[in-house]
Amino acid sequence: MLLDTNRQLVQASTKAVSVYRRALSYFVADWVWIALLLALIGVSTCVSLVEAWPLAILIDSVLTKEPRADWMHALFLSVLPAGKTGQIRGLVLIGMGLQIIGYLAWFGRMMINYHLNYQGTTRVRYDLFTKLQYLGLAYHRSHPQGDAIYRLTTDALGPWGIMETVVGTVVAAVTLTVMTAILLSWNVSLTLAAFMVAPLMIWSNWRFGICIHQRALASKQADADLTSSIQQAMTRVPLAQAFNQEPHEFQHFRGSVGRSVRALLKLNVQEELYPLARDSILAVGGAIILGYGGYLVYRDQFLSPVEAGMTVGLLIVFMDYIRKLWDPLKWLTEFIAKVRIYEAAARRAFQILDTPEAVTQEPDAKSLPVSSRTLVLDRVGFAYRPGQPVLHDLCATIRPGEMVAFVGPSGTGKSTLLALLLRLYDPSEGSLRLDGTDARLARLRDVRAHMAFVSQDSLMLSASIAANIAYGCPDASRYEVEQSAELAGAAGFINELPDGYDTVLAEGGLNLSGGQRQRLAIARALLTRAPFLILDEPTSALDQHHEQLLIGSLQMLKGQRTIVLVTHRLESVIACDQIFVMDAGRIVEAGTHSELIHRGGSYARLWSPHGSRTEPVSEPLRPLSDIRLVTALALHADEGLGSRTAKGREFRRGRVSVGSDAGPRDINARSPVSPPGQYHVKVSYHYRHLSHHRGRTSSMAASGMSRRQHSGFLRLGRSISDVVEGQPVSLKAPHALEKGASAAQLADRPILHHGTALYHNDAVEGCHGGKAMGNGDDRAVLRQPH
Ligand SMILES: Nc1ncnc2c1ncn2[C@@H]1O[C@H](COP(=O)(O)OP(=O)(O)OP(=O)(O)O)[C@@H](O)[C@H]1O
Repeated sequence: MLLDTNRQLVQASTKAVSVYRRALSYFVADWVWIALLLALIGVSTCVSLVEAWPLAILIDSVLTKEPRADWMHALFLSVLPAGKTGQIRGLVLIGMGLQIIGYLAWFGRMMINYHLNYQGTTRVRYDLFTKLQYLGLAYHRSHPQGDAIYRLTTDALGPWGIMETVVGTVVAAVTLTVMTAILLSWNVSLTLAAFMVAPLMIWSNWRFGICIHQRALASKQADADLTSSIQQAMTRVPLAQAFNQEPHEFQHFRGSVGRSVRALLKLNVQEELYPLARDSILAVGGAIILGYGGYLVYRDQFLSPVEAGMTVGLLIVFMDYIRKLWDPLKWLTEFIAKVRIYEAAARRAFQILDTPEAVTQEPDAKSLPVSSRTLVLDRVGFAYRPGQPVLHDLCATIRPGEMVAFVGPSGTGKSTLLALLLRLYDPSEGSLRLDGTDARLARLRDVRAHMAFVSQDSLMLSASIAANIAYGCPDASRYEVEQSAELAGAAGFINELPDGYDTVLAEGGLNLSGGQRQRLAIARALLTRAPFLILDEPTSALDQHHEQLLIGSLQMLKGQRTIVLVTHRLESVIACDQIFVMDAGRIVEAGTHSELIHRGGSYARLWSPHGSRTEPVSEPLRPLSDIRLVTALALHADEGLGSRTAKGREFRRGRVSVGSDAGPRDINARSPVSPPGQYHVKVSYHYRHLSHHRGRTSSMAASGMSRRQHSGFLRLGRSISDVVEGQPVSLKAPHALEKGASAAQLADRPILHHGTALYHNDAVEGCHGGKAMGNGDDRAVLRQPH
C-alpha cells in the first residue's frame, strides 16, 4: 500500500518535472534575455542589501566621535571625503544613487519580464492555435468552443508562470542564504530572535498558498464555464427568441455569473486575508527585533560599552533586512502552491498539444500534385466510436469529370463519407484512392487541395462578400470572383446590394438569407478550381429557381470537374452520371437516374414514395434543334442592341460563337450548345427588313441583306439538350450584348422576354414574368420540335 502510494508520488513528480521542463523550453530561445535578467536581479539584490547602510554609517560612524571599525564602515568611509559635512553629503549622494540604481534595475527587470512573458506566451499560443486548426472534427465537436478559447488565452500563460516562479524561487533561495549569513555574522542572538517569526511566516505562506491555489483553480473553472455559457447563449439567441426562452436563458446566465462571482469572492477573501496575516507576523517580528535589538544597543553602548557591540545603525540595518527576508521566504514557501497553479494551466494547454490528431500524415507521405484523378472507394468502412461502424464496405469508382450523387435517408452516413473524402477522418477499413494512391499515403495538404467543399452550414466570415468568396483562393482577381458568383447564381443578389461585392457581412453572414449564404459558399468552392467539387446539400436552402440555376452550373462544370453531391433533393441528381443510393451506411444501389427508376428499387421508392411524384424523364432527352437557339440568340442580340423590335426583320445565316475555357467555338446545328453557364458570345447574322401588307409578310427587295456582329456575355441557365417539353427553362442573358461589357455589369436578364413572336419555329411557346426587361425571374417554356 505504502509502496503503491510512493510509486504514485514518484510518477506524479516525474510528470510535473516534465511539464516544467517543457514549459521552460519555450524560453530557451531567449537565453540572452534570461542572463540579462539574472544579472539585473543580482544588481537589485545587492542594492537592497546595502541601501540601509548609508543611514547606519551616518549614525554609527559620521555622527559619532569614534567611527566603527568593521569592514563595511571602512569601505564606505574610504570613498567619502574626510570632513563631516562632506561625509554627510557623500552618504546622501550614495543613498540616492543606490535608490536610483535599484529603480533602474527594477525597471530593466520588469521590461525583460514583459518581453520574456510575451515572447514565450506567444510561442505557446502559436503552437496551440496551429494545433487547434489541425485537430479533427472529432475534437471540436466534443469540446465547447469556450474551453478552447480559455486555454488559448488564459492557460497559455501557464508556462510563463512556471518560468517566473522558478527564477523567482532560485533568486529567493540565494538572497535568503546571503542575508542569513550576513545577519549571523553580525549578531547571532538577534538573528535567531528575528527568525523566531520565520515558522509563522512559513506556516501562513503554506496555508494561504494552498487555499489561494485551490480557490484560484475553482475561480478559473467558473470563469471558463461562464465564457462557454455566454458563447453558447449568443449562438442560441434566435432559438431563444423563437421559443420565448429569453427569461430561461437569463436564469441560466445569472446562474453562471453567480457561480463565477462567488468563486471570485472566495478567492478575494483569501487574497486579502493573506497580507493581513503577513503584516501581523511582520509586526510581531519587528516588535521582537526592536525590543531585543533596542536592549542590545542599550547594553552594548550604555550599560557595558563594547567596541564591536550592537549599534543603532546596525539595528536599523537588521530591521531592514528582516523586512526584506519576507519576500524570499514567501517565494520559497509559496513555490509549491504557486507553481501548481501554473502547472495546472500549462497542463491544460499541453493537453491540447498532446491530443492525437484523428488524421495524420505519414513521415514519407507522397506528393500528389493537383490534377483530375479517378477516385476509388475500396471497401471503405468507418466508425466514429470503436465497434459502432457507420459506413460499411463502400465501393465506387468516380472518374474525372463525372457528376455523381450519394442519396439516401437521413443518418445513413452520406456526410460522413464526404468527411472521409476531405480526409477530415480516415477510413477505419478499406481505402480511398486517387489514381491508385491511397489518400492516407499522400500529403494531407495535397489531398485536400484536390477538394473544394460546400458544407451544409455555409460558414461565412465577417468580411466583404468578395473576401468570403475568395477565402480558399485569396489571389483570385475580382473578375474571377464575379464569375464564380455568376456561376453559383449569387451575382443577382450581390449586384443589388448597395456596396455589391464590397458589402461586409455580419458575423456568420447573418445579414444574408440562408439561400444567399449557400450561394456564396458555392461560389467560394467554385473559385478554388480544385478538381473535385464536394457538395453537401448545396440546394437545401435554395428556391426552385436558384436550385435550377445551380444544377445548370454544375452540369456546365461536368467534364471539367468531378462533382460529388449529397442531397435529399432528387430533382438535382437526374443528370448525374452515377447515383449511389445509401442505406444504413451501405451502398444499396448504383446507376443513372433512368436505370434506377426502371429498376424499381430503393431509389424509385425514394423518388416517389407514394407513387405521387411525376417522373420527369421517362424517355431519353431529345435535343431541340440548335439552330433555334442560334436564331434566338441572334434575335436577342439585335434586341439588346437597341432595335425597337425584331418584328419586320428576317434573319438569315445566324452564327453564334461562344468562348469558354476551351476557347471559342461556333454553335450550329452540329455542335449543340451545352452545357449551360456563362459564355462570351459573338453573334453575327444577316437580316433584311420585311414589309407587312394586308397580313402577309414578304421581303423588301430593295433593302437587301445586312450584316450585324456583336459580342458580350450571355448566361444560359440550362443545357438545351436537357430541355424537356413542357418544363420551364431559364434562358438568361444580359440586356445588352455590348462589346467589352463585364459579367458584373450584365446582370441576369431574360433572353426570351417578348414571347413567341420574336422566335422562329415556335421554339418559345410562352413566357411568364412580364414584358419588362430586367426581370430576372422570366422563364420561358420551350417546346420540342415535331
Ligand atoms: N461526430 C460524430 N460522432 C459520432 N457519431 C456521429 C458523428 N457525426 C455523425 N455521427 C453519426 O453517424 C451517422 C451518420 O451521420 P451522417 O451525418 O453522416 O448522416 P447523413 O446521411 O449525412 O445524414 P443527413 O442526411 O441527415 O445529413 C449518424 O448515425 C450520426 O448520428
